[in-house]
Amino acid sequence: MDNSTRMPSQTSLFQVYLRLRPPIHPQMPKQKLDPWLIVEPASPAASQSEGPTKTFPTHITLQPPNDSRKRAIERFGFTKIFQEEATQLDVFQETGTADAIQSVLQTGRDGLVATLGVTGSGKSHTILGSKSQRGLTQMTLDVLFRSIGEKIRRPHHPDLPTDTELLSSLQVADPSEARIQSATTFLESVYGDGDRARLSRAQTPMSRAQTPMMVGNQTHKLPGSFPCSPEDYPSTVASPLPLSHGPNLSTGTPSSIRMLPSIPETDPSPEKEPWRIPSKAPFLTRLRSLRKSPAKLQVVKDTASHYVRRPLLPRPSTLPQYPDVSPFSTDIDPHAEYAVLISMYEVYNDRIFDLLSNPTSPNAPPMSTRQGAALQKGLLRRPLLFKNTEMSSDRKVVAGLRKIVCGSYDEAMMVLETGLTERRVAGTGSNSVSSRSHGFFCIEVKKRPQLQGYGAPVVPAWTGGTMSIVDLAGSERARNAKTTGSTLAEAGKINESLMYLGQCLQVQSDCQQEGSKPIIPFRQCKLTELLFSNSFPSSNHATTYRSPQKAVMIVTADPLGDFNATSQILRYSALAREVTVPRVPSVTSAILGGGGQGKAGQNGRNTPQDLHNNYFSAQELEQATNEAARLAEECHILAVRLAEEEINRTEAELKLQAAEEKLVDMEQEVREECWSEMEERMEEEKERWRMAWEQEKMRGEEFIDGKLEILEKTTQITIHEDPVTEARVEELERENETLRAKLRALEQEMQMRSPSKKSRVTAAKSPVQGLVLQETSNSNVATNPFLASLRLRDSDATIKARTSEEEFKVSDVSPRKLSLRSSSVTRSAMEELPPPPPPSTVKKQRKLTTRKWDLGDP
Ligand SMILES: Nc1ncnc2c1ncn2[C@@H]1O[C@H](COP(=O)(O)OP(=O)(O)OP(=O)(O)O)[C@@H](O)[C@H]1O
Repeated sequence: MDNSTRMPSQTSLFQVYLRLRPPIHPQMPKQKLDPWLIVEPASPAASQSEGPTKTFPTHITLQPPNDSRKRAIERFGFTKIFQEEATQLDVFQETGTADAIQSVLQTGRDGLVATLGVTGSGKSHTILGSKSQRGLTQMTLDVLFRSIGEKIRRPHHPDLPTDTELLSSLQVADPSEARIQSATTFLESVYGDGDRARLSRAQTPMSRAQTPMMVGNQTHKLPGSFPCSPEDYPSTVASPLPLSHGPNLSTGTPSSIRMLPSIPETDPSPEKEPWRIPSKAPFLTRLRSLRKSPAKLQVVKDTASHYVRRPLLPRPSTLPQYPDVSPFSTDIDPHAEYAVLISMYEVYNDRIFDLLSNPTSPNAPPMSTRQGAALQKGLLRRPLLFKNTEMSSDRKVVAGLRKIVCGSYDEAMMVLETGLTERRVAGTGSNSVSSRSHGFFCIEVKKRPQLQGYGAPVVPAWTGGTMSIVDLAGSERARNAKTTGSTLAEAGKINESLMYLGQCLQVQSDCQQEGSKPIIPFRQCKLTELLFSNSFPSSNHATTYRSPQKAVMIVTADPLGDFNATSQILRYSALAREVTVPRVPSVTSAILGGGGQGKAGQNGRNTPQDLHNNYFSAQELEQATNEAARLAEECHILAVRLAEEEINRTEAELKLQAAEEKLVDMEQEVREECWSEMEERMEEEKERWRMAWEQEKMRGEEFIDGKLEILEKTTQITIHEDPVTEARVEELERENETLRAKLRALEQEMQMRSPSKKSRVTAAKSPVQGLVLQETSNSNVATNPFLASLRLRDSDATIKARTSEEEFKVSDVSPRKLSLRSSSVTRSAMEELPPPPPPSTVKKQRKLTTRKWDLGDP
């Protein structure tokens, strides 16, 4: 294949570079001997243009690992390929990141650098570096602040009050409804309060791993250690550099290339680390207490070595200072002033979350509570919208981000480190510190003409561009990564978004090869929208024209990693692709070139030459040859088809895998939905039961009320009846008394008339006694003979008494038992007596009393 015809176009939306990761364990003999990724040497033309020392190849060949199937060999073209020994500086320099920074500074054109690859292939290493090497983000920040130098406007200065004009003017010029804050205020809000620092999700692992192996001539060092002598630096650093312990204090920017002191971590004495940020008391007090307490620092060191985040203020001097990027400083407008704003966000499950909006507040609930735990997980973080705003009608922006105005590289580093502690990372089977979200680190450079004096009438507005550096989450196969549960669901989302990104890149690559204008389907997910929406010139001509961003995609690959996953990524990201099907050795050539010399072989079989010599004519041989050629051709066609099928199969397998992961995702969603529906139904059912119970209760109460009413009525009757009865009793008693008085008068009269009848009258003197006897007689007379005789005597006396002129009999003092036989008295008494209470009322009363007792029982 001719390289020149297949070289990727320089006008693509993304320049695509390939970076190969060095092996973690240097000895891997089998795979080393049998590599499936072969880098083609750089073409002579490229070598010439690059100069004698640095040449970068542009093509690789993927040779499927040896198995029984004859799979197609694929060849991919990239803008440049960085082999295993390429340094961070090589990548920074050769990907044109420095040029992109220059464009941002000078023309305000946006720049974007992103990494794409299988999990563990070195994306985060490239973007964020490791504990000993800086990544593209840190190098970009360093170049920016070095280039701007004294022209930087900072909101806080050690000797001056807060520059509120700067913050308010930046706020006014911001089109994204951002919340602009100074770095000092932001850092104070995060680290000023120990409790808040603890509440942040700072206990999750760091987003960067330690470098397992230095490439090139770097020595292998212990994790977390720093190069401490000039020999530790690679040959790209030409000469020993002057030592400096930190940035220039007056400006806050580094005055020279900084090399770390030899023992910065174990001996953090103030003299050796004189850096400070232009800030006020609480922040510095905390910092000083940190320095005074080696124990605390030891804790920091220990936790860091276990990938546990430090809830303490990051110290720029302990962060890697290598590689040195001082040669890349660029010219700026000397009559302008600049401001640098940093914002960070992540795309997680297709939603955008601010990494600098500390979700915790001083009143946050403790971690032990459910709400506190939810807070830690970041569940309460509010997703942001990617939308058009009033000031950005032609271009979508992430609205509502927190943007931090940084006055120096050190401030920017502390903000970056703080934001990284909020990023989602997790340990998987493929990578111990795997990014679970797509991280976007945006550096906005604002510029405006410098005011020539305080009398200037109009303050010019800020303009500028943004340099975005993106660390994408890696695609992964669930089987390899051994992910489960929510991590598996995350992987599903990651793979889905990367699939959409792959589609966009593939469209770009196809259009490049066909020479047509690409229509990129970038609105399928947040990730592709964020990456591609700035790739096109401004659509609104009424506003100022904006050039499309300068975009670079660095594809990372591990040549000793998973062939299928890597080939899939390369297939859609490469700018050029070619498939070659391995040819089956031709039968014809075998026959014609047969080496037999007319003798049967040792196994007793004849060679074709023997047959030709002995049995076949030339014509027959010709026919056989033609037939063999035809069959060979057929075989070849079949082999091509088979290879195509193999590729299709691999693609289908990957799609299936993506679908499976999506299915897992969907299953989880469905489960959650079912659960919530069930909960809803349970609630409804509970409510229904509660209502029914209420109704039943009301009915019961009504019933009781009814009963009580009846009871009350009957009680009223009784109450009404009693006074009447008593009145009657009194009346009858009075009558009784009257009668007794009459009786006594009669007795006296009788005594006066006939003394012989005295004894008889005496016998009848006590009618009450007689009455008592008569009363008891009813019940006892039958059983008691004494009472029976008494009764006889009494009845005799009564009979005798009847013989008097007025004969009467009182049978009882009780109104009920009182019976007056005297015709006159009986008549009048009967007339005056109320009718006796019907027996049923008493009975009913007794019954009700019983019922009342029944109802009273709950
Ligand atoms: N060029 C390199 N030189 C030295 N070490 C490297 C290089 N690239 C990657 N590594 C190391 O490989 C390991 C995995 O790298 P890294 O975490 O950057 O992978 P990743 O692609 O970001 O993975 P993920 O997508 O899961 O986040 C780390 O230990 C990292 O330091």
